[in-house]
Formats: sequence, structure tokens, C-alpha cells
Amino acid sequence: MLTCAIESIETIIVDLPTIRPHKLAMHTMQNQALVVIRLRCADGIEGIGEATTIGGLSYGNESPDSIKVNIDRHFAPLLIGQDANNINAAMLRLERGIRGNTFAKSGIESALLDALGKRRGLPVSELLGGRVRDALPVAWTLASGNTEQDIGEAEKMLDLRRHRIFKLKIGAGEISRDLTHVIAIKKALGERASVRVDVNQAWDEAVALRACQVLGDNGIDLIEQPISRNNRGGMARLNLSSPVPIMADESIECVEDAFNLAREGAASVFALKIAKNGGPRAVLRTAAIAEAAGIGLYGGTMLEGGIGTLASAHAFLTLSKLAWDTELFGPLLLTEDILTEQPLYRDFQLHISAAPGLGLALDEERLAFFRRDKH
Ligand SMILES: O=C(O)C[C@H]1C=CC(=O)O1
Ligand SMILES: [Mn+2]
Repeated sequence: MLTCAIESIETIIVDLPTIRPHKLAMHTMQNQALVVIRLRCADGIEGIGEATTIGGLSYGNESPDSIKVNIDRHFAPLLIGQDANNINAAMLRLERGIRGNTFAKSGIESALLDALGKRRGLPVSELLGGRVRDALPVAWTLASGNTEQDIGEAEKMLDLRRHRIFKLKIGAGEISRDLTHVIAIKKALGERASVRVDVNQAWDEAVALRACQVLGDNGIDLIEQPISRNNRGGMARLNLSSPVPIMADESIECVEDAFNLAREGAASVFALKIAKNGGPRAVLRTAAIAEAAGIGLYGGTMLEGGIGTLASAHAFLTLSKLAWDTELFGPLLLTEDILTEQPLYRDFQLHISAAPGLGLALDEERLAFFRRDKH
């Protein structure tokens, strides 16, 4: 058997500006911090991965700083000298030695897949069993916080033929104002677009019970994570009573969460995120649970830059059904990225090439300019 040792792993925090502030229920993003992973192998091949979260520690259990320190101090010593070609063995070693930390694991698994794909001359989607599509429809999130600005932004996206699915971030404000905001946007866009909401856990069950009804009466297609991830019983009750499908997002922090949600009937749709499951291979295990349970799939994002977005896309290309499409728009929220070529968005879709690995190259000058440790 051909082996190739992992020689080094480098983690680099990169701070990139966003096109506008992005308002979520728990945090307003003014920029985005990516953790870029460079995994070098004995044959000179380098695998690139990304581990990115939102708003420091306001969204998930890992922050850019914790991801970097944990990979540098705990992941790298377990992986150096191991065979880069055996991803099952490498990830099993991490699973045995490190609990949780799915964001960091996702970045490493992406880098291992990129390296193996480059070595074999195959795109990551082929390493994952082969793609059944070459492009993915992409939603856009309207999160400026202003109704008129959001409508203008949506009209622009429709004109550009970039997006016709819109997700509105609500939950931070007063409930009746949030509902007025959503209804006004749906009214303006009509049948030209699918309008969905993401509450990011902000409501309690009683508020959600009424709000889901109002959203249903006003043509909203999907309600994402209306209540706390800890209230799984409440999610199951809402999923029974709501006229609009309920999607689980924060409820899924690992593959086992997905199994429990499916068993309890706590959602009709799952948001798939490589970072929440531990990588592009891990997220396909959650997808398999959903498929077996008759739960719909949506390709989610943690607002990664180009690397994490392409790693997610390669996994999503392999799914037999992706009924709710994707939101892989992270690179479009950034004014700058650190790749030589930007991912291709055209005709409402993200198009993925069949180049080896993730099909990307780092722009070393931009990386040097935006890395946090140089400032
Ligand atoms: O879904 C989330 O909660 C996180 C993220 C994805 C798109 C977006 O605007 O925020
Ligand atoms: Mn969400």
C-alpha cells in the first residue's frame, strides 16, 4: 500500500472585510475571520482546509482562536507522521483523542481530502463517491436590518440572476416588527422568489407557535431554528403544528444530534454544515440519517470563505436529493478573499469544476496581507 506521511500542519487566522454589516439574532458581523489550514505531506503536496465560525463564540462552541490553538497543540501532534492517504485512520485517531471540536475537525478533513484529490488527480466530489450534479442553487441572506434596503438588495440579486431564494434573519427585534418586515419583503418579491426566515433560536415556544402560523399565512416557505436547540420537545411540537416546514440548524452540533432529531420528529428539514458535523465526509452521515427518515436537505454555511464553501459544495454535489437547495454564498459576503480564482456564481447557481482536490489555489500575497499575525 502506498503511504505518504503528514509532515506539518499550519493554521493561519485571516480577517476579511464584509460588503455590509450582517445582522443575526445573536451578533452583527462587521467582518469575517477564517482559519486557513495548510497540511503538508512528504511528497510536497499541500492540502488546504478552512475552519470558520460566526461572531467569535456567539454562534458556536469554537472560536477562531480556539480552533487555531487546538489544532496547533492537540490535533497536529496526533497527525504528524500519519498516512495522509488514509483519511479513515487519520480521522479515527482524532475521534479517539479529541472530543467535539467539529469545526477544527472539518477543516482538517477538508485539507486531507484536498491533498488526496491532488495526489490522485481527482476532485473531492469523486473521492466522496461521485457527483450527481455540477452546480448548486444558492440562497442569499438579507440581513441589513432595514426593510427597504433588503428589498433593494433582493431586486438587485434577481436582476443579476444571482439568487432567487432569500433567507431573512429575524429574532433580534420585537416580534411584531420582525413579522411586518418579513411580510413586506415577501409582498414585494411575490412569486419571483422563495422567502424563508432564520430565527437563530431567538423565540420561545409560545411566541413561535403564533409566529409560524402568521408566516404560513403570508407565503413564507421555511422556518429555520425558531427556538433553542435545547428545547427538542418544543421543536417536535412546532414541527407538528406549523403550517410551514421547520428546519433544524443550531440543533445539529454533531451527527448524533441529527439522529436524535430524526427519531423525535423535531424537524422536517436539516441544514447540513460541514463544520457542525466534522467535515465533508461527516456531513454525509447526517444526510444519510435524514434521507432514511424522509427529512429534506438544505446545504448550509457558516459563512466560510472560498475554501470552506468549495469543501461544502463538493459534499453537496454527491447528494441524491437536495430539495431545499443551498446557501453557499459566503464568498459573496466578503469584499476580498485569499484565492487566486473566485468561486463561479452564475444563473442562480454555484458552479464547481472537476479540477483535482477542492480545485483552488491560495493567493500567497493576499494571504500574507490579511493574516492576523502580521498586523
Ligand atoms: O444559518 C445560520 O445560522 C448562519 C449563517 C448562514 C447564513 C447566514 O446568513 O448566517
Ligand atoms: Mn441558521
